Amino acid sequence: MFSVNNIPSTTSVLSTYTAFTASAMLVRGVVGEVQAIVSQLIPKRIRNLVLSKLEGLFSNPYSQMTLVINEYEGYCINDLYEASETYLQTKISASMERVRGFKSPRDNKVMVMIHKGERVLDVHEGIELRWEMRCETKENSHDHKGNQRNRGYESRAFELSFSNKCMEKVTKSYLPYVMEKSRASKQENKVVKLHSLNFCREGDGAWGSTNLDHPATFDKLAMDPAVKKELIDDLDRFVRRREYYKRVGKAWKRGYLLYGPPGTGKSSLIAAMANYLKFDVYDLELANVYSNSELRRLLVSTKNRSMVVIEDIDCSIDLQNRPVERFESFEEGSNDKLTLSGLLNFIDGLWSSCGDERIIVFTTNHKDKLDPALLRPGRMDMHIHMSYCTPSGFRVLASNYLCIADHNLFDEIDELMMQVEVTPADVAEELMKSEDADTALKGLVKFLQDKKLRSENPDSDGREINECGDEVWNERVTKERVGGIDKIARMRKKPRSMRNIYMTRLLQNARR
Ligand SMILES: Nc1ncnc2c1ncn2[C@@H]1O[C@H](COP(=O)(O)OP(=O)(O)OP(=O)(O)O)[C@@H](O)[C@H]1O
Ligand SMILES: [Mg+2]
Repeated sequence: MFSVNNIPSTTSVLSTYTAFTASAMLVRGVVGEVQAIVSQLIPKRIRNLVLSKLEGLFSNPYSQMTLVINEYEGYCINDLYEASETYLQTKISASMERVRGFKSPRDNKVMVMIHKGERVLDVHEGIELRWEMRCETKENSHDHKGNQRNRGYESRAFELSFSNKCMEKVTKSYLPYVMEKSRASKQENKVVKLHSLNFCREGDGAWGSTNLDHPATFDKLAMDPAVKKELIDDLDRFVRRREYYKRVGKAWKRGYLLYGPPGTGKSSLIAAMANYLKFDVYDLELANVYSNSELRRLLVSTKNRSMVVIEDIDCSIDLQNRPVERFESFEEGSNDKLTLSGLLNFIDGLWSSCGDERIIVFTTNHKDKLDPALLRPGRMDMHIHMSYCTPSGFRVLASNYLCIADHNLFDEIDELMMQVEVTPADVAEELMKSEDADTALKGLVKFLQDKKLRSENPDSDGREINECGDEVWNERVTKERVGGIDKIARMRKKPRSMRNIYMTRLLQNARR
């Protein structure tokens, strides 16, 4: 929306304008001189007022154009206003007299923004631009009987003034530049959010969010270095390929399947990916979604530049034969039940066609149990195997937990690691037991030796015994003895410390 100051209407006005321009150039010099003198003597607010009056009197009235950027257009928030506000945060300078400070309850950073009435001067490709923030308070409005019709509110806008000759440059080059700069600045300061499903009494889920606050990063992850590099390159390529996806007519989305035993870092890898890309995470627990239409609603309400994560895809839902408990209004025989094909539809197109830069991640402990339809080429673009700890993975963990790069026990540990299967989570737990590297590493050697002994003498029929003599959680044993994939799925959701208690209870019940 443009508001142009005094548009010339006739040719006679134009000739007056030419004469006026020449004199205006002369007078501009005078204004410059006055400007220099008053800036020494007069307070800034009065100075601005005087100068704007002088400019108004002497400068060419037809040369300035003002672009008004309202915060709202109708009920719709104006993206350009938001971008301008973010962009102008980067232009706050010591010469301003008033700025606004803001901190949201959840974020740690304080933001400083331009205050109403303040001006910012900017130069882009030789064009001089002047920003000003306008703020107008609208009073409550009443009808003729005195009843309140509308509540009062503050209407905010930015006014961007520049020479009207530069209008095309401003709209085609400067404003896209402002948008891009604001996007980059938002991205840099972005706090990654974790969205999970909340449920209201009627049963419909809605996303609720908290800060992700997960410290995982790629360099802290113990995983095959070649796979790590391949994944980082893949993510980099994905985010810079906006035009490529458009050109080839493909939805801008990417799917990753992370598979491997419990405790090998699948969830940590998801957090590392989110922190690396600064993408929000939507943790979609399919066990709580009961119909294709609900799934559609939930996925459509996710934002761009986000990751939808479905953990334990093999056992979090039995897509075909699941009792419908939650919806009282759910009609028997309704064909809206959540189905595998419903889910695949979203992965393939429906969901991706309504958003940009989406990533979907599935995790599983049992790739072999997944429906082949999920594994079909093109559906999950990259399959990443998270496996037991290797000597190189152990080096990463030793550096994370003990801040050491070498030790005389490393060779022995490397050798044991090649002989027994131990997860990075187990190693991490051992390394956390002492801050003293010698003590922690000796504990790890003992742990590995015990594990090796047990694997060579399977008299405990696969049970694992911890140092207190308790049976500890072991997925294979639990499944054999207790059966029921649901119980295992539920156990996976518990913290590791709770799993052992559950395991002991389940095994006791199974023996009775
Ligand atoms: N590859 C790894 N690198 C660094 N730390 C790891 C790794 N794997 C596991 N850990 C440590 O173990 C903890 C548990 O790992 P995580 O929850 O990521 O495993 P998971 O594969 O998702 O397990 P599950 O299949 O049970 O969900 C992590 O918080 C982290 O401290
Ligand atoms: Mg996990």
